[in-house]
Amino acid sequence: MEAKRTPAKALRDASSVAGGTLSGARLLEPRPTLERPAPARDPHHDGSLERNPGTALDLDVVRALRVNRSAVERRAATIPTRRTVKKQWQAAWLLRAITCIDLTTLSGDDTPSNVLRLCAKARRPVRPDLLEALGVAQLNITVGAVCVYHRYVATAVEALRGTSIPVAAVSTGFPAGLSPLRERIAEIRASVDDGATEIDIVVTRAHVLRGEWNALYDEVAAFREACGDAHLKAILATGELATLTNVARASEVAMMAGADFIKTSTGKEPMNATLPYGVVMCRAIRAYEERTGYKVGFKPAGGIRAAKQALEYEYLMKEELGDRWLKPDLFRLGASALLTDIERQLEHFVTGRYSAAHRHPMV
Ligand SMILES: O=C[C@H](O)COP(=O)(O)O
Repeated sequence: MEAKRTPAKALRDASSVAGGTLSGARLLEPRPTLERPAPARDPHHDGSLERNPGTALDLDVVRALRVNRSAVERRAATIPTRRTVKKQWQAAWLLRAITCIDLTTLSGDDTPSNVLRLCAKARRPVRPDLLEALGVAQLNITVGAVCVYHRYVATAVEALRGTSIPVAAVSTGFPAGLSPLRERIAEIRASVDDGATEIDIVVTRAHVLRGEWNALYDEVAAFREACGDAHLKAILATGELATLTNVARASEVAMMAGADFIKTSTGKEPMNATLPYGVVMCRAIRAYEERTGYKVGFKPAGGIRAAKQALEYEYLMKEELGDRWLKPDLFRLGASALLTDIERQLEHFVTGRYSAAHRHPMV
């Protein structure tokens, strides 16, 4: 076997998963065209983030946003085709994707047992023999977070004690977000009290559909205040917002109100994460950073089940926002079943054979 195909080479390529850059990405041609300016909000000069505090609501900026759907769809269609990564580079990108997964269970039949099994998987997302063969066993790769309903926050926090894996709670009357505001705010506070350090809120879609930007801003700002030190991910439910212009405007308002992340979907809408939504939201994030200096994260979620989709979202981040957005503090993949396919692909890389999905159970 030629040297470049050995697991030892994969070790060197993938070893940057726990550190800064994705080595596999560095070797890709062509180099990304987007040159990022020096971060304006980098107080420690080490790439660590200063949290987005939000800004005043600027309705001129919001109303000026317009999205050309066909241009976005053309751009989105190029993302899977312009760049491919193979072999050890693909393994490195997939390992990177694992570190960005919000490993999720949001089912009506969730129980403490399946949440505990999910947390065990979060701690050890890939079979140890595969990590050994890839030469990355010492990296202690984990997922980005575990995401559950409020009821299971305390269970997950206890199960993940001793790790650095955060627990995220879906909150504010997930998925519809139609319960009274005081109840939605109380739900956030209860999840924070139970140990959630990330809160995935849902916005009132009617505010977006009716152009009630003040109401949307006030709602997200109230949620942000209730979060305290916990990071707020604003789920826009893009599949229910009717137009890409609405997606762009809702993204902008959520960031102005202090969202740390903007997230596409609950996983319960008929249309969940798509690359066109991703293009629109990433461009909103880029414009917000250019205007304010603050970096906001992106979380596509819902229906992301194939390793190939995870790679496409990584290409999107790299091309639209740059390498800094390939780390878990700025990029998450919200997914309940994606890890199964990623582990299968890694096994294929190691053994040359595909195993059945049931050999990589999630819970
Ligand atoms: O936020 C995460 C989503 O709810 C997960 O959706 P999924 O079950 O389609 O992967």
